[in-house]
Amino acid sequence: MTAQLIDGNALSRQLRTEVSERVSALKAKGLTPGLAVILVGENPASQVYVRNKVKACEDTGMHSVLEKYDASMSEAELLARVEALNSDPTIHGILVQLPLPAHMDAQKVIEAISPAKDVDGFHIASAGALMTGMAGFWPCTPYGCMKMLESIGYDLKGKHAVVIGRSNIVGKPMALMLLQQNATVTICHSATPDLKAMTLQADVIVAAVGKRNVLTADMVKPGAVVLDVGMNRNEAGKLCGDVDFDGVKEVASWITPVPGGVGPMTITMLMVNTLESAERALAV
Ligand SMILES: Nc1nc(=O)c2c([nH]1)NC[C@@H]1CN(c3ccc(C(=O)N[C@@H](CCC(=O)O)C(=O)O)cc3)C=[N+]21
Repeated sequence: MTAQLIDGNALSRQLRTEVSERVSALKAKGLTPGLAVILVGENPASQVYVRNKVKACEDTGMHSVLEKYDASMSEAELLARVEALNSDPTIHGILVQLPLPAHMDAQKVIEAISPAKDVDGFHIASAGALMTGMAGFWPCTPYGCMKMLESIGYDLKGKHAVVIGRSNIVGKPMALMLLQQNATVTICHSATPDLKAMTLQADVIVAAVGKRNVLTADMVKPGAVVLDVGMNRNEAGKLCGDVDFDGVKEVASWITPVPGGVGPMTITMLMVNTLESAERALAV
C-alpha cells in the first residue's frame, strides 16, 4: 500500500485564498490587518522563515512590518519595542522570532506581548485559553496539523493519537487540540521506554522531536495517519522531517511530506490568526 499525501502547499493555497477574501472584506470596512515580525540577530534559517512570513502577508493583502535588530540589542530595548507595538492600532499580530540571543529571557519577552496580539499562541494566556477551551490564539504548527486532518475528513472521535515530543510550541498544544476532538491521546518523549510499543497502537501519529528517523515503518500500524512536524537537514543538506518518509509511506494511509507539509501550514495559520485578531479588533 502507498499512502496518500496531505499536501501542505495545496491546502495552504486554498486557505490563503479564503484569508484574502476576508482581508478584502475587512479593508472594505476600513481596517487592514497588520502583522509585526521582530527578528533579533543573524540566524540564517530565521532570515528565510521571516521573509516567508512577510511575503505571505503581502500575498493575502495584509500589512506587515519587519523589524530587524542586531544580536547585541538589550532585552530592555526589545521589551520597549514590544510595548510600542502593543499600543500600535495598525498592528494586530506580534511575532518575535525564536530563538532569541542567549542573553535574553525568551519567555519574559513572550509574556510582554499583549495576549490580544499573540498570534503565535505562545503567551501563557493563550496556553490557558487552549487548555480551558476559551477564545484565544492556537499555536500555528499544531493548529495547521488539525487543519490537515480536517482536510481529509478525518474524525478523531474515539481514535488513538500518539504525539512524539512535548514542547510548549508543538507537542503539548497538539495533545490538547487532539483531546478537544475526542481522541485518546498519548504523549511520548525522551524518557518513554518503548516508543514503538506506543506508536504501533496509534491511529494518528504526530512526530515533533526535531531528529531524523524518529519514526520508521516498523513502528507504524497499517493505515495510520502520519503528520511530520520535523525540520531537519540530512548529510547532503537536504530538508527532511522526523519521519522516514520512504519507508512509512508504504504502511500509512495518509502522510505529510517535508518540505511542503506542516511548514507552509504553520505560516498559513499565522495569517489566519492575524486576520482573526483584526476581526476581533473591529468587533470591539
Ligand atoms: N516566534 C516564532 N514563531 C514561529 O512560528 C517560528 C519561530 N518563532 N522560529 C522558527 C520556527 C520555524 N518555523 C517554520 C515555519 C515554516 C516553515 C516552512 O514553510 N518550511 C518549508 C520549507 C522552507 C525551506 O525551504 O527552508 C516547508 O516545510 O515546505 C519552516 C519553519 C516557524 N517558526
